[in-house]
Amino acid sequence: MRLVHVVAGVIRDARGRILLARRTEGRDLAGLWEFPGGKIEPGETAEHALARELREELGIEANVGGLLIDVQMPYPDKQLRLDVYEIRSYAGTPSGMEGQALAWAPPHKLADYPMPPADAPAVALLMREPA
Ligand SMILES: Nc1nc2c([nH]c(=O)n2[C@H]2C[C@H](O)[C@@H](COP(=O)(O)OP(=O)(O)OP(=O)(O)O)O2)c(=O)[nH]1
Repeated sequence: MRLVHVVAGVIRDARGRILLARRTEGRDLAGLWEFPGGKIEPGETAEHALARELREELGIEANVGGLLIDVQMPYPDKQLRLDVYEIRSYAGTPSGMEGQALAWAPPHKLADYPMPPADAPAVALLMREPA
């Protein structure tokens, strides 16, 4: 099955809340919340791809930090590899450039947001952070 390599970012505000974006209708996993990001294009590094996706989706210039976790998971149509990076800092105010809803979730409330199965390990890590 085809391998799809996706990068996503943990973006925090000054209060430590984490930014989630809601997948829009007509895409797979529509309605679920995700860490903003997307697929790596041929020839891109993971960091470059993530900065590009965050520019396109949120209108911010992100400084991509370290890898939080990488997960591989079979989906019905593909084998997904999801690499979740910390975003060290960013310029601009995130907005849903593609009409997607955004939410700032305190780490201990991440479980309230339905997310794709590949996100579960990252969510478990983030929820362990002290409030
Ligand atoms: N950005 C992001 N994608 C995630 C997360 N968790 C997760 O399973 N995914 C999946 C959903 C999609 O199958 C894939 C990301 O693809 P995408 O958002 O770039 O592509 P898409 O669905 O718009 O495009 P397409 O497959 O319809 O061409 O990764 C996450 O936390 N963030």
